Amino acid sequence: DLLESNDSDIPASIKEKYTLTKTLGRGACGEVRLAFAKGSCEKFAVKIISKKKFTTGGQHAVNLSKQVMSEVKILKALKHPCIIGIEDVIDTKEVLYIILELVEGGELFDKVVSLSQYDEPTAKLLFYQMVVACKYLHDQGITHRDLKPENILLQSDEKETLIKITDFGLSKFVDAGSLMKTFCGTPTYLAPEILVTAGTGTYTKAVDAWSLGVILFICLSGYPPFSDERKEMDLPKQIMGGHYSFPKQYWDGVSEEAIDLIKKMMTVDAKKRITLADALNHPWFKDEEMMKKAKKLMYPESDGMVPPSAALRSPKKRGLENGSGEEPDS
Ligand SMILES: c1ccc2c(c1)[nH]c1[nH]cn[n+]12
Repeated sequence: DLLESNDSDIPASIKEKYTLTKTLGRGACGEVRLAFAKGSCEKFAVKIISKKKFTTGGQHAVNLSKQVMSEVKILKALKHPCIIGIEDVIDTKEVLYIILELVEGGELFDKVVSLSQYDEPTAKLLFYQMVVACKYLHDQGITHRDLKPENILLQSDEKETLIKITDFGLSKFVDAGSLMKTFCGTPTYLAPEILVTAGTGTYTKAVDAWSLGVILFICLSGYPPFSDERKEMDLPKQIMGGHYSFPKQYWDGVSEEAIDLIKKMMTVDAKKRITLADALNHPWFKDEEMMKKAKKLMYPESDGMVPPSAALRSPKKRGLENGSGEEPDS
């Protein structure tokens, strides 16, 4: 269709390395197409970002692309099993091509819709990965800013699968216009402080904890905590006031711990909101079964290995440890 970037304007720098085929999806920043690397035939997802959307004027394009490139260098250095890998970036005058890891399980969003809602154990397994992945981004100094089920991809069609967070970090380049886009879109996942400061405030990592809380709410209930169906109160007001609830007919089967974690993540006051580090220590995640499954999904090569036991430790060190030097009780 007309919107399709017709293949004649794909630069040689891409064409010599990749064959672009069908469109996988269309995001806010541009479209994502399936690509095959020439030679290896390895499959990738290519995010095509037209810079026009990013720049307010001509000259900005130059230094903006320098910024984007330095940011992309940081993103390329990221390596985590639950973060979509960036293979390559090809920057041209008009368009930025980001070659990304391909996953075949589609978006969490579509899965929640098709399942209507997740059973709690599966929701816990997937959500644990999201928190671990987002904490990794925070530890690398990156705030996602736009966490939503559309940006959480699934590695496979299995219910218990690896999740992959995508579209992180780049959103900081959206100029005022796109900040307006943030306000144009439905703020379903938007943290209250972004609405209160009307976007002028400084983003902190806490915004990601809020969005994750909204995602968990949806995974466990199948519907969003705030909706614009409510006539008496518009969406921003519901969010800024933290006007959400857990009606029995949808939440009866959900554990108190899960609801407690949602409340701690969806705390309006960003300063009082739970951090991701503390979220990982929440009682809801104290679940051997889930942790074992998560570890197996994230680090399959480690599957079946057992941690070294004390007995394997060198005698010298052991002597020091318990002083007497006799065999420690195994
Ligand atoms: C960013 C946006 C969409 C993506 C993606 C990276 N990787 C992948 N695999 C299937 N869709 N898709």
